[in-house]
Amino acid sequence: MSFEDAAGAIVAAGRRMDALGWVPATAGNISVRLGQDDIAITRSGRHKGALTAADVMVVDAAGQARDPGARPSYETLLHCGIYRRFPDTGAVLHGHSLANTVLSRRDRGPIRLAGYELLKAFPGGPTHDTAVAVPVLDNDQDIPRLQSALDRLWDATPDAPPGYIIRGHGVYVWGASMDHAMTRLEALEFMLRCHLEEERRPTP
Ligand SMILES: CSC[C@@H](O)[C@@H](O)C(=O)COP(=O)(O)O
Ligand SMILES: [Zn+2]
Repeated sequence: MSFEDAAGAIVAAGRRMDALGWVPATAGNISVRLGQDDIAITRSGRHKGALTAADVMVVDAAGQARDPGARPSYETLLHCGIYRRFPDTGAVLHGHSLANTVLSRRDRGPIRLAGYELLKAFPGGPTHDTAVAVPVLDNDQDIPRLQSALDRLWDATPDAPPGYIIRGHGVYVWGASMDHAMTRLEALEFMLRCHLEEERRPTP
């Protein structure tokens, strides 16, 4: 994919996430794989609802900026970790929604979503009659250490879903293309909102 196309997809995704309230302040980061070794990713500290192509830059697979003067997302290594582990990934989305923040601050283990129609957006067959356990990791400002924890988790659970939550921080979701990743993010956020709502008003 060309840089221009990737930047356009990232700008559009940022607007959508902002419209849905998932990237308050300068939260969130977004990337698209450009080829075997290059990733287009948001620069650090930009508002994701007001991105232009100038807010997108290129890093290599190890997270090094192609332009050494440019500062990519603080969490670039988490994007690199996903592309490295799941080579079919074409786009990665990270947002801070109210639902993923509140639920992960309270739940200790993975967040189990079962019986939702929108589970069809996740791997596991075209049925709602399934469950997805979304991993929750402790937040850590040491991003290489956080990525090591993820690698240990993925080693132990090779069938982990294409997403995880960092406690009290936000969610990462990925897919083969930006559309695919966005579909999964929207599905996951909807189910998390339902989960939160049910906890506040338990079904009789
Ligand atoms: C608004 S603070 C949020 C950041 O600490 C971080 O979690 C985040 O999502 C955005 O960081 P960024 O470096 O702009 O990609
Ligand atoms: Zn974040």
